[in-house]
Amino acid sequence: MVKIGIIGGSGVYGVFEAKETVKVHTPYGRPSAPVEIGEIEGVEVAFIPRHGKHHEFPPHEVPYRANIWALKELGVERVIGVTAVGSLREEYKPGDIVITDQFIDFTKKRDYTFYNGPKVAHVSMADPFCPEMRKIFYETAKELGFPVHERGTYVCIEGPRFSTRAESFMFRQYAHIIGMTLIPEINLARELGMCYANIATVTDYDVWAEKPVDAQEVLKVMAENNYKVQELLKKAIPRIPEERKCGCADVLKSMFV
Ligand SMILES: CSC[C@H]1O[C@H](OP(=O)(O)O)[C@H](O)[C@@H]1O
Ligand SMILES: Nc1ncnc2[nH]cnc12
Repeated sequence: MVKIGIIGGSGVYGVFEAKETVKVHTPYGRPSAPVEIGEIEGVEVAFIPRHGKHHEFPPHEVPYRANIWALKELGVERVIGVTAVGSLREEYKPGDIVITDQFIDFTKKRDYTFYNGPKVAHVSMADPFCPEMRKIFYETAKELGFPVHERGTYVCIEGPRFSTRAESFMFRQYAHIIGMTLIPEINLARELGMCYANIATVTDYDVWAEKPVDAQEVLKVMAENNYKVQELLKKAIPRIPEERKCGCADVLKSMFV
């Protein structure tokens, strides 16, 4: 069974050559694209392009529930979300990698849960990212000589528009990076007892800085830095232990009322 799933974001391509493509139907519809199964350094991995094969799903329309459900159905226990983010701080520079450790949710109308009743769940989110995977990704990125931040708070906005300057100045007081897709991907993975780690690549200084961000710039910088994500995945994935000792699945014990 494939135990590791990657959800690739804007500008992430060629993570591996697919050996098999699986069309999964879920109670929440189809995932963004058929799930590709392949190997990274001998480890079996499933891959879903978050925005679809041709970037046809904007961030507020990504079928997040179907994506996570499909990975779970295939046996995935650990999800790696790859994202492009704007920087809210001078020291988080374009091209840097961030191993996100917290988030603030500024989205507005997404499907946040698998439990809309009659089964009710309140999942713990105090420390939502998998500590085992975070450590491996941080140490591996350092070893590879990539500029990497061990921590970062990701503010997730609804999109698809970028922020106003006033919003950006506000977010900057509480968070380090900004994007549109972490939520509800991480919530949903956690509700199914899966581990979640986020590898964020900084693509721009958000609009608090001199030059307002645009989508073309994000895609260009992401393409330029795609090799870092690929190298990192290649070296780090074989280091992820098969057996989980992180406790991420323990939330299942206490989340139902
Ligand atoms: C292409 S500009 C904005 C777009 O880029 C990021 O995508 P992802 O997180 O999937 O890499 C951002 O969240 C927006 O969806
Ligand atoms: N500045 C920004 N704001 C929101 N999402 C982004 N994705 C990449 N850069 C971004």
